[in-house]
Amino acid sequence: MAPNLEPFFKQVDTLSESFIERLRKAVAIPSISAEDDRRKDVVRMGQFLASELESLGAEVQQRPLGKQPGKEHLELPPVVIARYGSDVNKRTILVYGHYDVQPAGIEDGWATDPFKLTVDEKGRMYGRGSTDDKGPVLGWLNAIEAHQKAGVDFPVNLLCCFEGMEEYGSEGLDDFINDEAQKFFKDADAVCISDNYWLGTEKPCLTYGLRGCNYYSVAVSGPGQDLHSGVFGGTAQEPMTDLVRLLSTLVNTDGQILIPGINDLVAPITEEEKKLYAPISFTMANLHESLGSKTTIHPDKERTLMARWRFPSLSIHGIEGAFSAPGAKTVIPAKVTGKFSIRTVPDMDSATVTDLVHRHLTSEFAKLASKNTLDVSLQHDGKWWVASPRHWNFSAAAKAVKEVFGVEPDMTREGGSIPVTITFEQATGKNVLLLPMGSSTDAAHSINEKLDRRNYIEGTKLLGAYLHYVAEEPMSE
Ligand SMILES: C[C@H](N)C(=O)N[C@@H](Cc1c[nH]cn1)C(=O)O
Ligand SMILES: [Zn+2]
Ligand SMILES: [Zn+2]
Repeated sequence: MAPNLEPFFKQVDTLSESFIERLRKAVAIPSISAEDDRRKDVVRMGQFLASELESLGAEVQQRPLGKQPGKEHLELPPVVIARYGSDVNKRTILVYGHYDVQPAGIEDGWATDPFKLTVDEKGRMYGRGSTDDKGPVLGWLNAIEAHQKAGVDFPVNLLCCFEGMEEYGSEGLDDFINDEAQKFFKDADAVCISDNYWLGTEKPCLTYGLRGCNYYSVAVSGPGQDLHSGVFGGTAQEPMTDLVRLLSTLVNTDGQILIPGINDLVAPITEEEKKLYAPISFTMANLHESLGSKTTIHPDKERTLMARWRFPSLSIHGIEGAFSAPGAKTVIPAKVTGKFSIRTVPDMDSATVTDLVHRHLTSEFAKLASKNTLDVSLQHDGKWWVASPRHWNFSAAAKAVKEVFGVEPDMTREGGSIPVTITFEQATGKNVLLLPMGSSTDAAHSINEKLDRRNYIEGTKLLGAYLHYVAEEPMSE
């Protein structure tokens, strides 16, 4: 029998303003994991989550992860783990999310202060972390509160695992999950992660695959310090000149990776797989809308979705040490470090990819016959993941989508990466479902990141409804 979700849904609507206040408080904490001097704010954000969970009656622990590898002066932020309910007659669902965010500054071009939640007349709630991943994490807390205030029995036991280093490669978390799989997480019957996005703006989706991410630094250094280009230009070999030439050998304008051997690692397309793309509700217009331009590589939806989901891509992110401010500083930087990443897919092996990257950059650098010094390193890697969506965890979520949004969800893969997904799957041996809250226009990682009020409030209903359907779903697989 379908659960009666009306009292819970009504309560979510009643509490919607206080849920937005909760998000406002969370966005105000600049928990940027990549910036050392923001580490105290990441820790503060973990404390905020822990205290919100405690006030909802959950048993909470903040577990230390030790020193940050390579930056031993810094403690990693704690993992916030919590248990809400311990009824042996109920299923136990483990939910994961992250409370750290990508860097953001008004000088990057934000229209509003990135750490002040700003809601416009269309209900777009702007702020760093609103969609990635503070809104979805708070969605679980909101669902607990709405059950309590509506007097509706919470349908499952909930285990939470919220980390503070996801945007920096989930440092330290794999070992923690493996250690706790048969301890704190041992009762989990299934896992749910809300940390990705719908394909468009109207139709929810359930996600069964992710690309992996190998993140590299390529440093070129020469002079002992930055130089005056009038005094030294034409007399010293310049690191930036070498680096720009190296970066240009990685990828072309149409996104083809130029590193020999990389594309040979990709699993061939099967006939069965080709049929998956046509029924997906996605148009090139959707892509143009979320991109904010028509500068797309592929002409049609099938090739675009394949490029995002099942082929690797290489993106060049920036150059540390380079002059990048407005104005016309005539400097020769002494050391510049290019940052690029490769999104990986089945069957790419991380160590093989790294070996090919090293060989390629070393050989291209040799061709320059430069007296400068090259240093290539892997900053972090996270594996791709593809699972079976034929599991009660997915059928429960599909019913919840139908109940809240009135449509059948699309079954999607995600171009982004959530490195711990496969760790949860392997360590617990349980099915993992990705159940996104945000939409394709949310601009995660970009300027003007936002979460629509509708996605947050209906998304809170979705997370709660999923827990009810999961409680009732018969076992399969
Ligand atoms: C999809 C998820 N919300 C996300 O943004 N993941 C990051 C993970 C990552 C990998 N390296 C650094 N961060 C992403 O896909 O970039
Ligand atoms: Zn992210
Ligand atoms: Zn995220």
